[in-house]
Amino acid sequence: MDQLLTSAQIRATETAAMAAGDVTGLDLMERAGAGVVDAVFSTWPGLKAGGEAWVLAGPGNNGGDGYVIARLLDGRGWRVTVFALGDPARLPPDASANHARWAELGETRTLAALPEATGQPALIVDALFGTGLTRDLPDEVRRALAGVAEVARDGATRVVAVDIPSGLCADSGRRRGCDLPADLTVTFHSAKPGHFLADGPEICGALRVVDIGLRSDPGPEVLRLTSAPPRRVVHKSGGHKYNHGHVLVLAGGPGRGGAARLAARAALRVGAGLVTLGPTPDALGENAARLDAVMLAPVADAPVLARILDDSRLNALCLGPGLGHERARDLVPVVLAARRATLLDADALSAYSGTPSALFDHLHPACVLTPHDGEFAWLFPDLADRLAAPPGDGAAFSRLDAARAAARRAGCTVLLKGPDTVIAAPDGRAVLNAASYERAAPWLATAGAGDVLAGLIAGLLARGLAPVNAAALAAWLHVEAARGFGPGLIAEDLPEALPGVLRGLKD
Ligand SMILES: NC(=O)C1=CN([C@@H]2O[C@H](COP(=O)(O)OP(=O)(O)OC[C@H]3O[C@@H](n4cnc5c(N)ncnc54)[C@H](OP(=O)(O)O)[C@@H]3O)[C@@H](O)[C@H]2O)[C@@H](O)CC1
Ligand SMILES: Nc1ncnc2c1ncn2[C@@H]1O[C@H](COP(=O)(O)OP(=O)(O)O)[C@@H](O)[C@H]1O
Ligand SMILES: [K+]
Repeated sequence: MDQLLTSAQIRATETAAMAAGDVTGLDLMERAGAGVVDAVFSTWPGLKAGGEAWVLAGPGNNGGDGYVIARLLDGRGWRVTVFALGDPARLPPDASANHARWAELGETRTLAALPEATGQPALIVDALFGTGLTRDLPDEVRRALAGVAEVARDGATRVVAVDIPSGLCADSGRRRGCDLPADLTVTFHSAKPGHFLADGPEICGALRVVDIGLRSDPGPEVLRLTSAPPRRVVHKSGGHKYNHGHVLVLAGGPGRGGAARLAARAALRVGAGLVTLGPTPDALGENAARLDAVMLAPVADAPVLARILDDSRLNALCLGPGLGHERARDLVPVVLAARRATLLDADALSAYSGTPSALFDHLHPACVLTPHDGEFAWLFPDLADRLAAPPGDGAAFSRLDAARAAARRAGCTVLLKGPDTVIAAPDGRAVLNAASYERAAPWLATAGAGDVLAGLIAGLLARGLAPVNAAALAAWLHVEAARGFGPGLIAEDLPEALPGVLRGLKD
């Protein structure tokens, strides 16, 4: 399942299932605990032989899962010690029932006793806090986790986190005192945004999602992961070149054309019928020497551009890479007045640093903004401040919250770049293109990768995709192209790797 449920959404899903009489909380807890044990043994078959396990059990239902796991491991012949946080008498009902069952089988010590624990466990189960984390971890818990992390640093110990590593915010992936990184995180029903956003992937280790028999339909605003599109979305089924759109990539002056050329080549590779590059007249020659299939049109200034845009077949524009701030401030208003599908990146965004409303006043729903974190902070300083500030009580403000708020304010699609790229539409729809876990693509951290992404989006806009869909699909293709090429990737390789990705799509 590609939907990511927040803490509130998973709680609502669980509550609805129980209210409908489909399942009891105890059933869910048993399935969750059993799912963790199965995932541990399938990930590390060597552990089936048994050994010593420490289970860290918290004061809520995450702790309840921990007591189930303790019992199941005990049943498989493991030597299990539970280290509990909080007064067991105050556990919620299902966790309390599982604590009672465990108490008949084995030992429970307090978390404070952890520093005196000796031995080298083969498995540490982190069941202190899950989706109920509401604030930073207290210092004594942080110290206990850091101590356990020290024990686990010995390569023979595996750490499995139940639902989410304790201290990681399930909604934002931000650390709230998260001092025990996991080797494996096992979550239930669906992954949570925090597994993919911000620090989540680094802390979670590997990620497994276990089906515990819940069903959910959280509505159109639920966050989804990007996924492979059906072949028909990007393959050409006929028509002539003008049926597939014409992109105009505006470029800068002499010596500044590389970024725009990368974008233009990406737009052509992703299937735009025609792509024209528009540099300043004095940069025409050098660009001509580097381009074949991409056409050239000199764009001296705003009036020239306005005349070029009289041709309504130019249906998508790409501005920003290598444009220069002065030229951006000159050309962006003309482009936005033409109300075409428009991709704004790089200089077309940073030119409005300090004066973002001068940009926002002219944006329209067919626009896509693709800021990296720095550009985002220039355009949306208050949102960037909230992302940087220590979180208060409740779920921490996330990159998803930030991108959604930005899209609402700008009135168009915003793609916030990173290994956790969030794409948000002004109506609240959002997609996450996660380059983590098996989709990790660290090679994308290379100069010009963002210019290629801009071109891919512009190309898909020209082909008629809606802005949010064009941005999400381009982000997915971008990561797949990088993964297909692998180490040694430079930005020029991305458009060349694209045909292989497109060929691999299924119906
Ligand atoms: N949903 C599902 O489908 C299923 C969910 N299941 C499991 O339930 C888990 C969610 O359980 P949960 O809601 O009881 O929350 P949990 O994470 O145990 O923590 C709550 C406790 O921690 C406390 N507390 C919070 N922050 C704190 C802090 N910083 N420092 C100190 N204390 C803090 C908080 O106290 P309070 O805020 O009330 O004062 C409360 O006592 C979920 O992750 C999954 O493992 C499965 O069993 C089956 C299906
Ligand atoms: N470590 C990473 N893993 C995955 N993607 C990354 C990583 N670092 C950067 N990227 C991606 O590479 C692109 C970089 O864009 P940008 O910051 O605009 O760089 P440039 O201006 O050099 O083109 C973005 O699409 C971003 O999501
Ligand atoms: K946990």
